Amino acid sequence: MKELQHLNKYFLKYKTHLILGSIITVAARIFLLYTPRYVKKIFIAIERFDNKTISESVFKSELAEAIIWIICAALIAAILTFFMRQTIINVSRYIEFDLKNEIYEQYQRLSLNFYKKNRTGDLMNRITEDVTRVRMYAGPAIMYSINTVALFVVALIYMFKAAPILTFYTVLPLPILSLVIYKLSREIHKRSTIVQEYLSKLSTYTQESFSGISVIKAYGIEPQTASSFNSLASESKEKQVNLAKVQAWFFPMMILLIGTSNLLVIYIGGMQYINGDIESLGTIAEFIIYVNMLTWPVATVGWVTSIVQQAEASQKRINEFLKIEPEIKNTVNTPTDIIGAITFKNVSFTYDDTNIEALKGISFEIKEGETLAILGKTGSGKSTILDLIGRLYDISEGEILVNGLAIEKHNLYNLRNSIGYVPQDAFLFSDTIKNNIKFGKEEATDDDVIQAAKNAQVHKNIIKFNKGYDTILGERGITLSGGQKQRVSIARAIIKSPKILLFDDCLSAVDTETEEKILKNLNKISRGKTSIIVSHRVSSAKNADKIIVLEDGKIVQEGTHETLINSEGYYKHLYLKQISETSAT
Ligand SMILES: Nc1ncnc2c1ncn2[C@@H]1O[C@H](COP(=O)(O)OP(=O)(O)OP(=O)(O)O)[C@@H](O)[C@H]1O
Repeated sequence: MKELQHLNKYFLKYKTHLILGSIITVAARIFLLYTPRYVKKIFIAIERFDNKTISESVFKSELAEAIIWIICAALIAAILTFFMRQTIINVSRYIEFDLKNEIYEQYQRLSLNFYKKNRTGDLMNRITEDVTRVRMYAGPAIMYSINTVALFVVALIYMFKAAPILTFYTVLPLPILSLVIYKLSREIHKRSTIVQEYLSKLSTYTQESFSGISVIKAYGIEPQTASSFNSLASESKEKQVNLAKVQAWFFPMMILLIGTSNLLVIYIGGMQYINGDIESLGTIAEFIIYVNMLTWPVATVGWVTSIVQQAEASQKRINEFLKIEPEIKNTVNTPTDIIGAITFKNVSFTYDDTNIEALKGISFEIKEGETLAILGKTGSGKSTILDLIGRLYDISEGEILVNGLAIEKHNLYNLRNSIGYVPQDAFLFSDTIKNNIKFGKEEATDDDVIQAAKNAQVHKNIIKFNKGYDTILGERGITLSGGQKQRVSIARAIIKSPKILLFDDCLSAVDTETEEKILKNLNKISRGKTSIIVSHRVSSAKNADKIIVLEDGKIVQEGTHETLINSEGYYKHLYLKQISETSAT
């Protein structure tokens, strides 16, 4: 139960609902227990009428009184049971909501490294299935526990008063019932976890084959894909059948144990009646109702125990994530001013997971409003420089200064808000084009969106779609071409009008003519802003105030377009190659 203590703060938050729910539960059980006692009274009235101890009119009025009590008590118990669920089960839904938000907020706080170390499926499971298991503890488990305790205590008091020895024999098989249900619930849980694993394998496989349907069709491997699906589905079916076998034992076991208890009551009760130890046959009828009333709550003891164990395991997995401290910490609460001057002083950086030293002693300086272009072969460390400016990782050696102040001493959110970043792989959400562009600036007007799209040279493409800016992208909508995606992503970055613009090879999928137009627009937009353009093309770099060339994490060339085309090296080589390609086309 140690892990589940995490939920105490939520129980405290909803204490009023819980206390009210508990009172209602106890009251509901008290009313429910009117039935057996009034059934007994009916039996006694029948016996007395049969013995002619009471007249017909007294008999009728006693009968009517008992029936009215039974109906009223059942009605009141039913209404209270409704409110019992409305209070306690609702609390579990509130806690589920709070816990999901807590986990989601934590996910948002955690750094990129966390996402590299944990698989998406695992992150999803903890916020969905694990939370559902915990909810079963916070709601049904608590409700059934209160219910069982309340019913047991009240029923035992009545039963002892009526017939103590019979009570002893009646409750005798109940712990066995509880144990059997506990064992069964555990086995059911074990097998249903396996079933869940297979279901998630099946859905991952299906999802992947749908996403990659064009590749599957192009290679003509539909039969192989279908046969892999078939074997996965048949394994899944076997696990389901295994589960059904254990589940099938649940109710027969309950019926068997209830039957045994009923027989015991009839046998012991009958003997006691014959011996004159109990006054009326009505007591036997009363006890048979008690047995049937107590069976389900007692069975739930086993079920609840298994729910609590599952919830404990799930909360442990949740707590593991909740306890993680983000590697990138914001240490400054007040916003810091960012105007865009960036300095790298002897910066080295190694990725934790791969141990690759991506940057080795990098130093450069960009003044506010300047443009820096970074070129270099693939894997030379260009994107890493951009990630470090956004503080997606903290460096191991050297210093990065923004406005002359160490990057860690800036307010993290302020720093990131001052950056417009266009990644290498443009990621667009399954939403309208407009919302995808506004993502960088929620309060942007339609005119702002259009202007940003015009500057990114994508406006003309967008208005050709039937629904224009309201066109839905992604799975539910249309698929943009690589170049269109890149340009929507550029529009998203420039609409923010940030102090720092980072373009990570984001013009690779557009033709050189469009590239030229975009660069011209960017030139206008980025006036007064600091820009860094990562590229494989000299055409994207030539107008920059400064160009650096990276190789294997080190700066091997540095200068302007003019100086670099006049000195031997990667840049001149690339320039000549690209010029000859352009003139050949
Ligand atoms: N998230 C990461 N985790 C681990 N290693 C990484 C990560 N990102 C990059 N690397 C490694 O760091 C090195 C530099 O990568 P980086 O992405 O900065 O190169 P790049 O110059 O931008 O390449 P490209 O032009 O292909 O985009 C590479 O060897 C790469 O494998």
